Amino acid sequence: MVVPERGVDVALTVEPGQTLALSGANGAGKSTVLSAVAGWLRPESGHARLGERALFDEHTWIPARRRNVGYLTQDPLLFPHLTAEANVAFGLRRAGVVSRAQRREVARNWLDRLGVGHLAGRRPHQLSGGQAQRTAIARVLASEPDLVLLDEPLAALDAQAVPQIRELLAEVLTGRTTVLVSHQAADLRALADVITTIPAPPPSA
Ligand SMILES: Nc1ncnc2c1ncn2[C@@H]1O[C@H](COP(=O)(O)OP(=O)(O)OP(=O)(O)O)[C@@H](O)[C@H]1O
Repeated sequence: MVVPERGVDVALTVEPGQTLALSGANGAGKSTVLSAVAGWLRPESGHARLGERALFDEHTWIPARRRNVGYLTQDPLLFPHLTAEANVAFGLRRAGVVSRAQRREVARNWLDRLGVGHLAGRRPHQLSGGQAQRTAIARVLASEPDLVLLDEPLAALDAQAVPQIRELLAEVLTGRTTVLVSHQAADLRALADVITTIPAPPPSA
């Protein structure tokens, strides 16, 4: 894909069930690639395919809400007026979970899996950074996306919280097709099957 205004011109493939890690200098375009795959930004040219489905190409633009791609941004925002459970349940209606009780149950199970089930009734301002990040990860995975995009999922966390959440991520990402952005060697070792470095654009770009 090519996003000339951001100096991005890359070609990447991730095999089903694997985690591809993107590394590279600040400003190289890692977040831009994730935004385009998620459907938040339209590249000037290029294409992306998820299995047999075109996400975008010269003729096609599938909107973000219909891609079934889970995207954890660098600074994921939980809805401040909703509880942790409601935050996780939020996207499940669109993901086809029709019954409210079932949405609650799925959300609860994911919060449990991420170790924050006991905080399901709290609102985001009542959660620590690590607890909020666990909730945000649960929200991304609960809708069983075909592709998971994670932009620096551990970068904003207290150093003490990192190893445990990294281990959890390694567990929940097993078998899921994932593109991960990280600068941390320990994250790449623990989470990546393949690592690709996006070259920095020339200084004039
Ligand atoms: N919202 C935006 N509007 C315009 N330009 C942007 C925007 N976000 C990023 N850019 C530019 O696009 C280029 C690629 O940025 P991007 O955030 O994709 O890089 P990155 O590799 O994710 O960097 P980092 O490691 O610092 O997060 C940079 O030159 C950046 O200044």
